[in-house]
Amino acid sequence: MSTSQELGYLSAARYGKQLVKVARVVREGDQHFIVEYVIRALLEGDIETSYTEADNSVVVATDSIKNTCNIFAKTSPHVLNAPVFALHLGIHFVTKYAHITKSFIDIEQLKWSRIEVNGKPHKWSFVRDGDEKSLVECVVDASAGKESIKGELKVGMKDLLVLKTSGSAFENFVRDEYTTLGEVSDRIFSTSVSIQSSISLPPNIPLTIDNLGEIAKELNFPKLTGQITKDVLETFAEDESASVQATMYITMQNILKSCPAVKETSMQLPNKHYIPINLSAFNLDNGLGKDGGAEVFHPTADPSGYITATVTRK
Ligand SMILES: O=c1[nH]c(=O)c2[nH]c(=O)[nH]c2[nH]1
Repeated sequence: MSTSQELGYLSAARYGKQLVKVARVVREGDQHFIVEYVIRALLEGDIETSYTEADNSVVVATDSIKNTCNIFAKTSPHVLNAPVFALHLGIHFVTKYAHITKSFIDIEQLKWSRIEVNGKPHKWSFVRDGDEKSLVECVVDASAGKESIKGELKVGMKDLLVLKTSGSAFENFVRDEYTTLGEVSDRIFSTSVSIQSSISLPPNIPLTIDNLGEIAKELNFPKLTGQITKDVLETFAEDESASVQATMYITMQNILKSCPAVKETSMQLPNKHYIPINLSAFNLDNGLGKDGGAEVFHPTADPSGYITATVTRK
């Protein structure tokens, strides 16, 4: 029920279902494939009255949104290709419902890698060989009309845990009365990589469900995401890191170099500190000096540094 004396107006509204967990098996003869997704599907459009006038006639129930995710997991020819599957779902919501003008589809993909037996990929057995999740963030915008749909697509990952025991320094930072940290030319660097890259969708291919196969072929997402992961890991390993900031910047430059479809990349890196333990009370030298060489560390969960940046193609 609305009150006669409203002091505010509805300035933003978006709703849908999150944590829609679905796994899909695809069988090609006895060669099986599996994806496991956690989906968030949110909608915008002419839905104000559902908030302001208790008018549910404009509400596509979040239960129906969840059902749509499950139905598409069964019927979409793109279900194994998360970015294209997200576009498929996103285009569906804005074309199926006249009053829905924008959809926001986020997919987190859990890792199932094929098990190798005697050096041969097994037909239907998989292993969770890493905590990292592949991410897709997709916005489908039909607010300029259902015939001229625009899309924004980001691919990325999170929870990719890495550590190097050398090739990382941190020196020449601000020293003042608040500083206790010593300079180090050699330290452990560990972080959990979160990264999102914005992808240019092919400008010459209208964003329709019928064109998704062509878009998938042009962008080759498995190759693209594989290249981004390779750039992240190889830059982390190879860079003589002056800081988390400097290494993440080089990583994002390398991605722009190797992936022409990437317009922009953002990263968020916690600096998971490994603190050398002072063992001098036990007459043990644990290499606490500036040049590193410590062998025993206290891995600290918190606090952690938290370094973020975005690099945009010129
Ligand atoms: O790579 C680093 N960047 C910082 O900004 C910072 N601050 C800090 O205490 N250690 C580090 N390391």
